[in-house]
Amino acid sequence: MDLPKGFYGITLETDSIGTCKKLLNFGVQMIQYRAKNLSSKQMLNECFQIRSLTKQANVLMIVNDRVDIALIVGADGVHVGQDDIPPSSLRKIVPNNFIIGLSTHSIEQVLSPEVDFVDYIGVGAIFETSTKDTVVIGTELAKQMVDLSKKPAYLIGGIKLSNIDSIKGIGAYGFTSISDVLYNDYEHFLEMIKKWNS
Ligand SMILES: Cc1ncc(COP(=O)(O)OP(=O)(O)O)c(N)n1
Ligand SMILES: Cc1nc(C(=O)O)sc1CCOP(=O)(O)O
Ligand SMILES: [Mg+2]
Repeated sequence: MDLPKGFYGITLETDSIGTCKKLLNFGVQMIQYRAKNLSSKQMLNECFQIRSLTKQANVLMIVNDRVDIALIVGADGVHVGQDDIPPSSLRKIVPNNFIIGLSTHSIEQVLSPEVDFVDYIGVGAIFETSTKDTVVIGTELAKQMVDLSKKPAYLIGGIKLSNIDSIKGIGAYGFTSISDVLYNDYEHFLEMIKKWNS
């Protein structure tokens, strides 16, 4: 399955199953499981449930950080950060067509040879966010990164209905938003998608 253009969903750790179901009801085509404070056993248990739900809906499932869990549950891919196992090493153990995503926060990271081993990059944090303690790069640097990237780029970090107009000009392949999508309703999500596509 091709990577979906536009929105890429990410679950909320406090209710991974509920937020996965919410994203599926919204019609999202790719969902990342992201939990930073659960035990491996808890994560595995939730990932089995999310694999079953996403499989039924024919939706791509990506696991954040943990390639071992992604492989055990039969997920479609893994998303790694700059301090996780590098994509070139991951490629040695994952099946053909396994999706690998990599977070980037600078031009240097976008131009790194590691990007040759991934299917997409995350570019952020575009705006301030309370979801994660991370560096804010702003829209100008994000545009330069997207322009230089050889791979599809998803924007991330503090993206809301109220600021989505200001990121459309970046020309990214897609975007993700955790809190603004998951703390609001379907109408809010639809408005966001409408603005992104306008
Ligand atoms: C699409 C996407 N982009 C970036 C991230 C951030 O990943 P990472 O740097 O590994 O940070 P954590 O999410 O693990 O806190 C992402 N998850 N998804
Ligand atoms: C998980 C994550 N990664 C980021 C990065 O910059 O790589 S920003 C971020 C948080 C995104 O959550 P929200 O949409 O609620 O701001
Ligand atoms: Mg990570």
